[in-house]
Parts: sequence; C-alpha cells; structure tokens
Amino acid sequence: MYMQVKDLSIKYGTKMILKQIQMNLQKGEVASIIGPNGAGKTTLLKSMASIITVERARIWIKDRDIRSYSANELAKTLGYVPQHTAFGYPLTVLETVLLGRKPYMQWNVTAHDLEVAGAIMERLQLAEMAQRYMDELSGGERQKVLIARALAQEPEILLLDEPTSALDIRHQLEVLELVRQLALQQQVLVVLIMHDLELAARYSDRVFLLQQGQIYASGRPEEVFTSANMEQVYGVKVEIGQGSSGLKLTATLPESR
Ligand SMILES: Nc1ncnc2c1ncn2[C@@H]1O[C@H](COP(=O)(O)OP(=O)(O)OP(=O)(O)O)[C@@H](O)[C@H]1O
Repeated sequence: MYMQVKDLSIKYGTKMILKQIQMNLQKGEVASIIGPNGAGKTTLLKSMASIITVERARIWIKDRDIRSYSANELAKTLGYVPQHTAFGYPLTVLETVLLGRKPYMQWNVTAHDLEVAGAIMERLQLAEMAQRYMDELSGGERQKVLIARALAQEPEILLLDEPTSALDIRHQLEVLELVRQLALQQQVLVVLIMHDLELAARYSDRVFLLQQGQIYASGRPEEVFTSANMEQVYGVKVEIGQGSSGLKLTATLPESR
C-alpha cells in the first residue's frame, strides 16, 4: 500500500471532527473525497499533508509514519494545494512556481529547475504570464499557478483541496485531465476534494463519501453515487443516469415536486 490512513480521529476542542478514518490508497489512482460542507474533508486532507500534526502514527506513506519525514523529504514526496492561500509579499508567477523547486535546490536556481517550471507552466498555459505578479491575476489563474507550484515539486502524491472551484468549465476539464494523466503516466497518487459530483464521478477511480467526520461509503464512483447514499448524506433526492461523459446526477430538494 502506498499511502494509508489508519484509524484517524481528530478533535477540535471537545468536538470530534474526524472519526476513525481508514483509507488505503494506491499509486497511480485518482481518489476523491466528497461530502457536505463541514463534513471534515479539508481537515482530512490537511492531516494527510501533515499540515495538521496528528498525535499518533495514523498516516503512513510507503510504510513510514508521515511524522518521520523531514520537511524536505515530505516536500519531494507530497504536494498540497489548499483551498485558499494568502500571499505575504509580491511574487511573480515564475517565482511562485519556482518555490516548488525549493526542496531540490542547493543555493541557486539551476537550468533544470527552470526547465521543469517552464514545462509545467506551458502545460497549464501560464507561460505567457510568467512575469506577472500573483496579486494581478484572476482567482482562476492564481489557482492554476498554485497547482503548477505543487507540480514543480514533482511529487509522488498530489493533494488538492477543491482544485477546480475557481475555474471555468474549460479550465476545470484541463486541470482534471492533467491530474488523470499524471496518475496514469507517472503513477502519481492524486487525492482531490470535490464538490462537483459529476466531475468527481468522471475523473476518480475511487470516491470517499464523508458524513460528519466518518466515511459513510467508499468505492468506485458507481458504487458510491447511489440515490440512497446521496439522500442520506446530502438530504436531497438524486436521480442518477448515464450521460455521454459519465454519470449524470439530477438533484432536487425532497420537498419540491
Ligand atoms: N481550526 C478549527 N477549529 C475549530 N473547528 C474547526 C477548525 N477547522 C475546521 N473546524 C470545524 O471542523 C468541521 C470540519 O471542517 P472542514 O473544513 O474539514 O470541513 P469540509 O468538509 O472541508 O467543509 P467545506 O465543504 O465547507 O469546505 C467544521 O465543523 C468546522 O467548523
């Protein structure tokens, strides 16, 4: 097993936020975490990224407790893109992407670092804005730069918290196609938090449905996206059909007819 979450529980004050989470994740798969607002998705992803430190050996990467990784080792292994990032000082797009190379650098940016950053920026169509400042970008452009920074780390695990939330439909598909390719071609493990259930179904090999800090269901998209699960967890009526590009979910409030 490549990455494991073993019996993870997390409390804020007296409130249990995560309860006995178990996940076994393989190399090369795209896994989505879904669930209603406040279910604990971000808390789970932050624990997996070691942003939240857990007290016991609950998160394992390649059979090693995540707490035994040095910061540098972890940055080469795992890239994490949060939902929101605050920038303390002005950086250009290129400088931001190059920050992703930091775990590999000695003193200076090498030609190879520039090459890696350049290739990723080309792939995400950011090359033309390389010299622009982050605070001059649109929300979607900024989101793509942060994904590019994580990719520049050349991580084996990519954890993305709602990576497509600020993107228009074309850029959503581009980013999701890109992560699927990374999983398929470079065997990267990708874990996404997604609110768009149809996109989650389409791009994930596996889905973890969270409800009030617990995994309510997990499995292949067609196993998890059932009317019963959706109604139970989201409190909506969902008709599930087969569209041309995957599952089609039509949700209605239970009281509406
Ligand atoms: N630092 C914190 N201190 C106390 N409570 C917190 C903290 N961070 C999150 N919570 C609470 O933990 C619960 C889970 O939050 P989390 O952000 O993990 O949910 P989520 O599933 O990602 O939600 P969303 O879909 O709205 O982003 C929420 O009730 C939230 O209010």
